[in-house]
Amino acid sequence: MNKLADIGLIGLAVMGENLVLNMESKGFSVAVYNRSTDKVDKFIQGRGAGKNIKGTHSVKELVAALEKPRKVMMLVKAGDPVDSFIDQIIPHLEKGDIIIDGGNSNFTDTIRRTEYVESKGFQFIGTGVSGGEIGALRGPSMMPGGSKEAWPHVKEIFQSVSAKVDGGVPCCDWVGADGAGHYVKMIHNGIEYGDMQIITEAYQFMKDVLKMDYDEMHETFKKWNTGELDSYLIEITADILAYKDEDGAPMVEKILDTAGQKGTGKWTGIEAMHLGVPLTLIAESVFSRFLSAQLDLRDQASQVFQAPEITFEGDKEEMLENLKMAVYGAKLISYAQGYNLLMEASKEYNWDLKYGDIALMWRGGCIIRSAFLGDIKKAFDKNPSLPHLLLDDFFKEKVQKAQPGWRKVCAVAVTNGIPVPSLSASLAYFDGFRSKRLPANLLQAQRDYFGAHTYERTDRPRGEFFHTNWTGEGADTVSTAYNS
Ligand SMILES: NC(=O)C1=CN([C@@H]2O[C@H](COP(=O)(O)OP(=O)(O)OC[C@H]3O[C@@H](n4cnc5c(N)ncnc54)[C@H](OP(=O)(O)O)[C@@H]3O)[C@@H](O)[C@H]2O)C=CC1
Ligand SMILES: O=C(CO)[C@H](O)[C@H](O)COP(=O)(O)O
Repeated sequence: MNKLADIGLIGLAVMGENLVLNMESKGFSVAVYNRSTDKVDKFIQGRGAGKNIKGTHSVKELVAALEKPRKVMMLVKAGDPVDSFIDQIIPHLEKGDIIIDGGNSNFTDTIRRTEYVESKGFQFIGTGVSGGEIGALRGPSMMPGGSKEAWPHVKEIFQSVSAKVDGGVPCCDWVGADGAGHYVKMIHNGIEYGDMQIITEAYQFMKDVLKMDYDEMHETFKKWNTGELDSYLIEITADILAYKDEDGAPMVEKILDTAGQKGTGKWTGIEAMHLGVPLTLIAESVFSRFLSAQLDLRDQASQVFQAPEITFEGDKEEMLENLKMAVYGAKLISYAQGYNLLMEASKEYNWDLKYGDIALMWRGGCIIRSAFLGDIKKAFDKNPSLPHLLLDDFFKEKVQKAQPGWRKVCAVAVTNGIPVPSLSASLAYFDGFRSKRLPANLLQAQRDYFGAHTYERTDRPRGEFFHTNWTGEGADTVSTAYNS
């Protein structure tokens, strides 16, 4: 490769290597660099051999190999390595050059980095990239945000390499200022955690309550993947359940039941707390991973507590249909909650997020891709000011239809001691969401009783606060009424 490259990429791991090959296959020349430079040589002599890809052995050499305005993209471990690379890249840039972070960075870091890089006279893009190894190679979903002036310079590359839906619509578009792209990727990952947790609960229910074997479970997920649950995660679950170890036993049975996590789900939960959004299903999914990781404690507790005997004697096919409804109902709630958080974030951070377009970006290429996202897109096309997804006609009808089966599954699971945190928390959320009156009146009375925190009354206008001297021993002084 003699001429200057269209883009530079730092980080030749799972995502970087595959995205470089994807870019090159779409006609873009790429210069690459990796901290451990032996990986550059291995890549150039291996998967990158004979292609329009130039290996470099320093950041300076990488930047010098690029066409102006230079576009340097990082796909490295999130956190300090990103800041370190930014500081290594900056001294070699000229005005108008662009630094891109494609890793799973925390959006607060991206807000800070955008400001920092812009203060030095350059532009910064923080982009979510989803789809794992195969997505990066064949077409990921990409969610870019940051310095808006940089978008026209990377648009063609990003939209060419991204997945396409509906006969060619790219699963990539500009999301918004500073940390908006990484925020949307964080919510994507939170939803990913939720979908995965819902599926694992269905798996345990099938295995332990319905006593299904792995072939039956494989067939069931395969069938589910042909209907309204059609999605990447249901599809790979069917594949995984059919996979046998060398001794012929299901591979899944050999895998230790302790879930890993790299932070994006946890950040989603923290953000929900920060913005006061009831994101119960994703939060339960994060907590379920934490509980799974407490292996020793669970081992001790399993010796202390006797599990209820599993006594399901009903119609298995009927219960399987109920389970499908429970999975679908929980999924409706999960996405509705995720979008509730997106809507609050859009206001809080002034991002003017386009909710339907985000659903379209997730329709292909990424881990949460599913037929269902088309319904979300339609809901926002129909009503761009929709206050909550559950108030859309499609969602209303589907959640109503899911209810009876979903309730039966939760009841059977609870009776038999099978943990279904996401299926039950989502149902509890739905019951709370559809309630005109909740028992928070008693809670307010308790707060006022012990701390004179005051309350509003049903028979007086909102915003007027009252205090009762519940004990007869209190004074007139009341605590200030505010919500944190
Ligand atoms: N794997 C996946 O499915 C997905 C990953 N992502 C995100 O994409 C990014 C890349 O992920 P992935 O490809 O899995 O690779 P890893 O997250 O394993 O990151 C490996 C890369 O980071 C570099 N690196 C690690 N520590 C440092 C450091 N201290 N200083 C400099 N470089 C460092 C490595 O260099 P070296 O070779 O020298 O160690 C290597 O290039 C991450 O942010 C990840 O969260 C996003 C979507 C999907
Ligand atoms: O971003 C991704 C997919 O979209 C990554 O695969 C991410 O690592 C998954 O999250 P975790 O490791 O926390 O399960």
